[in-house]
Amino acid sequence: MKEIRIHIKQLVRQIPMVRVLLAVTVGVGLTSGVLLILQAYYLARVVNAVFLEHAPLHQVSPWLWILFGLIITRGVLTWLDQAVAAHLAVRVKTDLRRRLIAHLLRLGPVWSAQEQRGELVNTAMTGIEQLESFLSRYLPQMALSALMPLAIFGFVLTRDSLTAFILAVAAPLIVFFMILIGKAAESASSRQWQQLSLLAARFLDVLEGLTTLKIFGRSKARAEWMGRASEAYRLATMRTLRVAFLSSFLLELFATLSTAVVAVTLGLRLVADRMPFFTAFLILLLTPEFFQPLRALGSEFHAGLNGVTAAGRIFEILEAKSPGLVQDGWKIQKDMRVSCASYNDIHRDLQPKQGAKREPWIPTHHGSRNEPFTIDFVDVTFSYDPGLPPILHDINLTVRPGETLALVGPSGAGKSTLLDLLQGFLRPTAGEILINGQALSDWPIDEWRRRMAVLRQHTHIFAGTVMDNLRLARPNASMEEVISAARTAKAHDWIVSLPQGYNTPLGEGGYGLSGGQIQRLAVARALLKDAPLVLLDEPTAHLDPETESSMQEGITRLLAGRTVIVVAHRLSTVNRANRIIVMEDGKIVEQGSQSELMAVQGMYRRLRTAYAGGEEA
Ligand SMILES: Nc1ncnc2c1ncn2[C@@H]1O[C@H](COP(=O)(O)OP(=O)(O)OP(=O)(O)O)[C@@H](O)[C@H]1O
Repeated sequence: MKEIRIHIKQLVRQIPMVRVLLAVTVGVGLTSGVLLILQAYYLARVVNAVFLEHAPLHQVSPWLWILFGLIITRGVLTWLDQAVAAHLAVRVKTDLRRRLIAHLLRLGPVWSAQEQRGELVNTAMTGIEQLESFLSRYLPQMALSALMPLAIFGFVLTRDSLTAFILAVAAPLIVFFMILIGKAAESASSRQWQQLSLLAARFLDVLEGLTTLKIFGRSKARAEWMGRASEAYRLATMRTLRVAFLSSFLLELFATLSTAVVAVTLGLRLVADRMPFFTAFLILLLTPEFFQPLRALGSEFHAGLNGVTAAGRIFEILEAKSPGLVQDGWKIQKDMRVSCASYNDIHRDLQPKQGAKREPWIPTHHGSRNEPFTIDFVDVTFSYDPGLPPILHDINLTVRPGETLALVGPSGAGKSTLLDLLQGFLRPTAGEILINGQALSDWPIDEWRRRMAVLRQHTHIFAGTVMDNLRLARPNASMEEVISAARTAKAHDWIVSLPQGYNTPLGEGGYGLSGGQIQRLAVARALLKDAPLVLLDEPTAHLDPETESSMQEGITRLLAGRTVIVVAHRLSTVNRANRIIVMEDGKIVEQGSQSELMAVQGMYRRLRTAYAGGEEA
């Protein structure tokens, strides 16, 4: 119950629409409560007049009309309440999903790589769906459960203090049991959610690793592993349902018993002539209505709890801090179409609205996109976790405009981490990265990233056409520019040989393309971006020598006249560098030109001997 309160507060804070939802629900709930009392009052009057006082129709007909009006108004109000709640809940859900996806994008690749992606998908999709029933059904019912009984209790108190006393004893008992059961249900529901997330994460893992599983003949064993997760989810669901049924049962029992006690006390006083029929009948009509909202709350309990549990995880993600630099003042303006066919849609959504201010960042002068810049790493230390030893120690490095720098070093030396820091996916634990003397943390990070093209060993191809994937680098590139980049990257010929040329749809992750074709698209994409800084993490390292050499022209064109930082695994790459930085255990242990480094009996010489041996082999 405490969790529910916390999450409602968070929802109200994060999404102002929830306040409207609550205000409408409470307003309608209160009005409905007053109308219900009036309805019972006039019904009791009619019954009293007709059956005890034998009143003719014309005498009771005004009351009948009022009664009719009240019933209709209550019906309309209930419909209105449900319609408004459902409408607002859908808007809240859409808004929350938009925020969640925007925040996930802001958190960046390093953060999401540390999470279970299946679980994230589950939260963004199923979790938010479950929140809808919490908002449209459970929350309104909760407000009604607090207000309706209170209104009825207030009225009964003015008519019969004994019944008021019975209600005053029964209601807290019911609430007490609900709190007690609520605590058990919360942990059952949280467990159920964890199991569902685990199932989703395992399923995605199995799908992505299907080839590996087949090669090692482990797909059957994995299917059993999935089966165990599925069974654990079933058990967790059954446990939650048991608690939900128990809560419904106890609510029903208490409500029925309390109504029966009220009926008996009323009946006894009626027989003893100590109470007029009208009052007894009116109170008897109102007593079940006193318990009704609580009973309804019991039946919405399960849906509500699932929503609350999902909300917990959603807020956890929304409050997560990015390990890297994020762009302030940029908003995703529209609902993110997660399943959009064209990646350009996402790109467009990420643009600030026309005329929208990009606050709060007020830039000092960052120069034009193609203006030369010097990069300085000043005493940069980095640790993934404050409790763990640093991955990079006191890195001091200057990269001058137009320079080609090769990063070499054994696996785990920290080369990729250095590139991640430069891209702003991570921020230094100590020290600073300066661009033309200005701290990178003061840059609008998107502005900085616009100045760099990155080629990695593995390129991601999005579901969409070849053109969509190429224009990812520059959405407004003309057809001629795209074709020219593709020609230079030696991708044009095979693209036009595809059934629909540049409009051929590509599978998610580049399904149906060879490694060489994917990397050619990556080079074309980078050429199209035309950025002054190029970061390379050996994009051709896993390709055969023939494909690699056919891509050389494109890569050479890409690097010409630009500042280049390359993580080098090959001698040919190292040979092209103006300067070589040798890293070991997160430190720069040597740096200089090829000949300078070969002149000393150091790490580079040892690595080069090993490289040469490897390449000869
Ligand atoms: N997300 C992470 N959390 C914790 N440690 C990490 C994370 N990513 C990398 N590391 C650790 O940081 C160290 C440096 O890794 P990094 O990938 O930068 O090395 P590298 O020199 O690029 O290696 P390689 O040449 O094999 O790619 C390694 O010890 C690695 O285990």
